[in-house]
This record gives sequence, structure tokens and C-alpha cells, in this order.
Amino acid sequence: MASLSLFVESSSSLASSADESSNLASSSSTPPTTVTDSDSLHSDTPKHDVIAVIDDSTVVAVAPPPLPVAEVPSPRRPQRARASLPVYNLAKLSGTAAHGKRRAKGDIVADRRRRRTIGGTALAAGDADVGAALDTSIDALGLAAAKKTPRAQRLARPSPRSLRSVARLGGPAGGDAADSPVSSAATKLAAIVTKRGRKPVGKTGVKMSRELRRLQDTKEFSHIDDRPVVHSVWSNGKYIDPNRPVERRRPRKNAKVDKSEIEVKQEEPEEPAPQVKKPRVKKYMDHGLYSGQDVPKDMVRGLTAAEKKQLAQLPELRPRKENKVMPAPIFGGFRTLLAGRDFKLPFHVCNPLPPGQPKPDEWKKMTKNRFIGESKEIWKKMPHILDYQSKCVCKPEDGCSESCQNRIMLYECDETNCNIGKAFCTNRAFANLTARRARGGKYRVGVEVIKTSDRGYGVRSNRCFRPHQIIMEYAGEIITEEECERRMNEVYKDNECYYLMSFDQNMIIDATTGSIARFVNHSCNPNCRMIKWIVSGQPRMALFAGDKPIMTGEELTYDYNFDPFSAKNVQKCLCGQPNCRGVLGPKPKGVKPPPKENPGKGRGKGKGKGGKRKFKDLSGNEENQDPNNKAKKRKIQDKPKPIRTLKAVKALKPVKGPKVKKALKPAKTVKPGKTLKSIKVVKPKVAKVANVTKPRKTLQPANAKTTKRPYSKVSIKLVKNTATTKGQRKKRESTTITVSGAASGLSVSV
Ligand SMILES: C[S@@+](CC[C@H](N)C(=O)[O-])C[C@H]1O[C@@H](n2cnc3c(N)ncnc32)[C@H](O)[C@@H]1O
Repeated sequence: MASLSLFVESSSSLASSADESSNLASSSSTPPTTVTDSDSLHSDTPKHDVIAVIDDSTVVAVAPPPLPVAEVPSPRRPQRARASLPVYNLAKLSGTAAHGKRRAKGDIVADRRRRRTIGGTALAAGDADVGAALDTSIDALGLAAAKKTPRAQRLARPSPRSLRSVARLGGPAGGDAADSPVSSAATKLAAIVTKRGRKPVGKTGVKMSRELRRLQDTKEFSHIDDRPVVHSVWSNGKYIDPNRPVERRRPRKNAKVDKSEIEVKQEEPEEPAPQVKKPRVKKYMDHGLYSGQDVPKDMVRGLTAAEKKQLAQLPELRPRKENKVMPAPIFGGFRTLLAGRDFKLPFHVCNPLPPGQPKPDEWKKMTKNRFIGESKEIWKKMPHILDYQSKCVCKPEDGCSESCQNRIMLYECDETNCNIGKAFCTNRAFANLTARRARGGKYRVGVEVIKTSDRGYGVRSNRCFRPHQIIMEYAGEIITEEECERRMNEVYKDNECYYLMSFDQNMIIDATTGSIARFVNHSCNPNCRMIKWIVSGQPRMALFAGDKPIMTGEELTYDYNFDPFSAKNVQKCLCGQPNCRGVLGPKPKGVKPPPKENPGKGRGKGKGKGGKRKFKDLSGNEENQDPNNKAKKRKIQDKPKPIRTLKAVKALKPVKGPKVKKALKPAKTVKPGKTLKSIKVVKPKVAKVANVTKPRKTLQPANAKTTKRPYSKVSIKLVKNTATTKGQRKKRESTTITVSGAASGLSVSV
């Protein structure tokens, strides 16, 4: 009786001893844990099993060569079945009928078809399925008798040792199955399984059906699955693609490199070098943010040759590489260079002094005038208040500029005396000052007290001021002459500095308690003026900028025109100006003042160009931003009114005495010695006639005393005011007209 033994084992397990473990593990389906493990899975070596079909005469070890997947015939059953011959269920025979698709983590089901093969391990373990499969096979082949004997059953259980020996017998897959150790091992194992191991196997063979014979060469018959088991490998939660190129590790610097490796590497074709990104180099600016801008091409157009030459020497104008960092602020700096203007120093660059600077102990700040003692009552009883009235007849387009009657008379416009209103009026200096200070801040205050090296305290500007712009008010205690004399004899007798200034109506301003303006020092070439204005019917003193703009950080000074009253009290002047008179007093008689500097002569062209400056562009104060502020005509505003300044002089008269050392006077006061009488007469005339006579524009504050034209107006006023005392006025009128061209307006009333 022919017998058929079916042996199944993995050929890959026989390939090498190294693969033995993997072979053994194949039945248990242990997935690879590394990429390198997957290499073995994907190797071309088929993991086919060896099936030995033993016939009566020959033992055939079938180890079919691996076939391409496409050539593998479908594992279908034969369509045609013959009734005469038994039909075998091959799947059942091979023991794979009970196995379907098995889903594993990460596996693709379509590619994951696994065929359960019967291996030595399975047999050794006595797997129930395997046993069942064998039983089925034996039953099908009619070998039940052989199976049921105890010996056969004992022999059917292969010992582990025998299996190990079988596994050790490896041979190249796909070789001659008959001659290979695989076949011999298979034969040996078949003898064990078929309980006739000592007898020739061929004698126990059964004649194979034609159908079986036809299929015996197929992989399906042998249950050989040459398709690799596909595993997906995950590492650290990431899917590892087995098809990706293997990364080359960078060799360590100090690692010993095998020379043979180097030679092999050299032989390898050179791969294109990957593009290495250059590290970014940080660029540092070597100029300011606004430097290096493109210079306008037509920058020298319209300039003279000398100017071009001068400009060419400016390093700022040399063409240089364009600076794309930040655009220049509309080339403001370039225009400043061309125009030769002064520029406004920023407030923070000026660096105002920090708070807490030392101040004199006796000083108590006061920003508004205050009447002290009986001065208030006396002031109210005086009829002069009614005289301080004026009304301008300006039109809105005039803006209360140089032709404004109020301005000429040093009357400030307000709601009661202005014809055009606040929106158009530019003659409201004190109101602007109050608004400016009310907003607060060091910049708006604009001044600060400093300590000078040789003149005690002083005042400097914290900002720029336009010419004739109001800076600060000189405020203090308004006292009578008697009170002033008392203070001088009793309170201030040991003082070196006095803060007394003639005010109005025989009154004195004592700024010992007063505003910051008390600290302003004297200079024979000052940059400011102390001028008295009538504001809302009340006289007020204030410091104004002179004819030139005042820049940030300048010390503010005005001419005291000091009256020492005695040669003993003459103080040495330390102003340091070229035209210094040497003493803090009035100009000595017979001494010619130094010639005025001509801005166009004796100076460089650059400096001469300074005359072109438009300070309204430089000062940057809030008043400049008023479109109605026509500051260009301000020179008329500061025209002194000699009649009122005479009054200030008159106030000094009673102060004069042996104990009184000094008294400050406004810069525009006239010489002492004028009679009270003349002042009283002249004053009211001006107020009334001002509305009749059109003022001249040529008046300058600096040379007001030598100007003739203003006093011709005064003469007209005299006529107007002779209504009460007619005889006297007419006499004065004639005198005034005659002297109108004199150097001093004081002579008018003499
Ligand atoms: C109204 S105070 C000015 C502020 C004063 N420097 C202070 O420390 O209070 C006037 C006094 O300052 C001093 N002074 C002002 N200008 C001066 C000058 N140019 N030269 C010398 N002393 C001057 C004189 O002592 C003068 O009496």
C-alpha cells in the first residue's frame, strides 16, 4: 500500500544556523522589532516549505523554486471531480482550513495573508490543530490502522531533539531536493511519522490520484507561501517605512576608520554634494538710523560757487551707499544744512535739571501780583485805572498785528477791547502765557533756575523762544514806596541782592517773594526785555524775548538799567559781554555804546545766513501752531510806550534815599529825574489819541528812545486831552511837537 507522508518545514530555518531562531519563531509569528529584522522578511529568499511526497517507488522531495506572484496559480479546487476517485480537501489536508485572515496591529490585511504551516516546533508541541490535520490526512489516505497503533502514536510524537537535528540540517533552498540534506531529513521524519520508519517508505505509498499529481507541483498543494510576511514597524510612535533609504550615520571625529572602508568609499561614485546653507551673518549698523540717505540730485541747484564749495566739504552730503534701514524724516536735516538755520535742541537733550535743586531760603514762590498793606486801597482810589482803556479797530485779516492800537499802546487785547475776537487776535501774550503754564510741564514753563559761578542764581531757558515772545511774568508783592523804604532799612539792610522793581502809580514790586523772574540776572547785552503791559486794565510786568530767538539752554538776561542812587552802591557787572558797561547801572554819560554788529559784515557767510532764519519754524511752541498768529510783525508789539515807563521811573523817586541801595527798573525805563507832573499829564493823552493816530511800523524796542515818530503821536494826544485844563494843555502841546524828534521821549513832557 502506497503511503504518503507529508512533511512540512520551513526551508528558511535550514538556511543557516543564524536563521534558526527566526525559523522557529515563524510559527509563533513574532514580528520584527527593528528595521534590520525586516530585512530578513523582505529578502528574496523565499520562505517556502519543503513538502515531501512519497510514492511507492520514489521519495520525492518537492522544493519548488520560487515563483513570481503572478505565476502562482489560484488555490482553487479543481472544477471537475470524478465520482470514481475520492476528492480531497487540500486545505483540510494541510491543516490550513481552520485559519482565515488574521488581523494584526499595523498589518495591511490584503498583504497579510499568512499560511499556517506545520513546522517542527508545532509538531513537537503537539499542537492540537496539527494533530487533527494529520489525523485527517491519515484518514483520508486510509492509514487509520497505522495511526491507531500505540507504536505509531508514540512514534508520531517527534522528540525535540529530533526536531533540532532536523533544523540543523540546512541546505540551499531550491536545490536538488532528492540529494539535499533536507530531503533526507524529510525522509527520516516521514519514516517516524508513518510508523514504519525502518521500512522503505516507498512501499507504503498509495497511488496518487491524477488530480493530486497534477497539483503536487504547485505551491498551493505544498502550501508554500513564498510571499514575504509583511510587517509594519513602529518606533517611538512613528511608522518606519522599510523602503526608505537607510541613513548614514556621521562618523565620529575621533573614531578609528578602517582603511579598507575608506578605499571602498573612494571607489563609490561621488554623490552630488547636498547644498549646505551658509550661516546668516548679522549686519551691524555703523551709522545712525537716519544717516546715509540719498542726497537729492539737484541739491546744489541755485547755489553760488562758493556755496557749492562749502557744501561739498560737508561730510553729510558726500554720496554714500543708500541706507535702507529707515527713511529720513523728509530730509529735514538736509534742508537745515542748506538754509543755515539753527535747529531746535530736543527737550531731553537739553537735559533739564532734576527736581530738588537748591533755592534761596528767603524765596517764596508767587506767580501773581499781590497787593500788600495799604497799597491795595491806594491803588483802587487812583483814577488811573479808568485811563487804561483802549479799543482796537482791527479787521480779522489784520490779526491785531503791528497796526493794532492796543498793541502799540502795550495794551493786551481781551474780550472787551478787541475788535476781531480771540480766533483772529494775536495780541494776547499774557493770556497765552497763562494757558501755556496751566497745561503744566517743564517744557511749557520753559525756564528753570540755575546756579551761576559768580552771580548767584540765574535763569536759563528749557526750550526755544521766538523773538519778542513772552517768557514769564515778573510777579511779586505790590508795595507802596513807604513800605519799600521800610523793608530796605529793616528787612533787607544786610542783603546783597534786591528784588525791587518800580511798577506803576508809585508802587513797587518786591519779588523777594515772587516769581522765578526774580532770578534773572543783568547783562549789558541781554537777550530779553522786561516790559510792562496793561492787561485787563491792570499793569503787569513780564520778561519777553529780545529781537533774536532764544535757544534752549541759554541763560536769560535783561538790562537792569540799574539806578544805584549812590556811588557807593555801584555793583560790578560780571555779564562778560563785549559791550559791558562795567557796573550794574545805567550807561555812563558821554560813553558811546559799542557799534552794533552788522550781521552781514565781518562774519562768515554761514553766520550771515542766520538772518534768514524763521524762528517760528524752530521754536516749536504751541503758539506757533496757531495759524492766526502772525508773529512776523511782532517787532511793533514791543514798542515801548515811554509815557508808561516814565511812570515807573516816577515810582523810583520816593525810594531814592540814603538807605536805599538799589532798585530794579524795567529795561525800557528812562533816566531818573523826570517829574511826576510830566508823567501825570502825558499818560492819559496817549490812551485817547491812540485810536486816532495810525502808528508807524518802524519802531524797534531796542532803539525806542531815539525814535522820533512815536512822539508825534503823543503830541496829538496832548491836544485831545486838554479839554479839562485847556490853557495848560495847549502849552504842552506845542512843546511836544517841537521835541518829537529828540532822542528821548522824556523830553516831551518837560
Ligand atoms: C534780581 S537779583 C538776580 C538774582 C541773583 N543773582 C540771585 O542769586 O538771587 C540781582 C542781583 O544779582 C546779582 N547780579 C545780577 N546780575 C549781575 C551781573 N551781571 N553781575 C554781577 N552781579 C549780578 C547782583 O548781586 C544783583 O544785585
